[in-house]
Amino acid sequence: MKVVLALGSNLGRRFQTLQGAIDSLFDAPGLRFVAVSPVYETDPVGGPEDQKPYLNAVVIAESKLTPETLLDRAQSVENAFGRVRTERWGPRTLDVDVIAAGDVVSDDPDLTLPHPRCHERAFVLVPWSNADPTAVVPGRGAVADLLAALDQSGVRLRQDLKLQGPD
Ligand SMILES: Nc1ncnc2c1ncn2[C@@H]1O[C@H](COP(=O)(O)OP(=O)(O)OP(=O)(O)O)[C@@H](O)[C@H]1O
Ligand SMILES: Nc1nc2c(c(=O)[nH]1)N=C(CO)CN2
Repeated sequence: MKVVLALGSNLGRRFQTLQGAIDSLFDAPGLRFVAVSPVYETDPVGGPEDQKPYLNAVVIAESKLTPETLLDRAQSVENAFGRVRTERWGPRTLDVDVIAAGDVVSDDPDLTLPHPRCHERAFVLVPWSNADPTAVVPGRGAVADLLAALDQSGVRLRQDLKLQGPD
């Protein structure tokens, strides 16, 4: 099934962290790279007032892994990049969220699918729609339609930064 992962970083060497995360995600078997979005510089949403801007991107893969295994992989990559969990929505070197796994819908708090806030986050939907213009949020509709209802002014394309597929 097709899986969609969202990456974010607002501390340290943000672009290098995103590229390193992509390489690590595909290091172990079970994920086949399909596409990566452009990189966007985004105003922080939620959390403390004084946070730095994020770099955000979305990566799409074809996977045979269960969604649980995929979340485990995402969390070990976060940990490998030194994410320190402190306050909710606070700054982080790396955040990897599972946005969607095929058309799976689940309200398990440990792994909610699609991601419970993705439909209201321009920092997820803008890169996702760029990587896959026909994308759909299972149960919520076309990403392009959801985006039309959102303020996208805090999401700016970084044309100078280009992520690559895994090596
Ligand atoms: N689709 C999902 N992707 C990633 N984590 C999820 C998902 N659904 C539930 N979770 C759970 O959410 C917990 C907290 O995740 P995390 O610390 O990344 O939140 P956050 O990035 O601060 O905020 P947000 O969830 O709003 O992006 C994780 O331990 C995980 O079990
Ligand atoms: N711009 C932006 N804001 C956020 C982000 C993010 O990746 N980008 N992630 C959050 C928690 O996952 C909270 N706020």
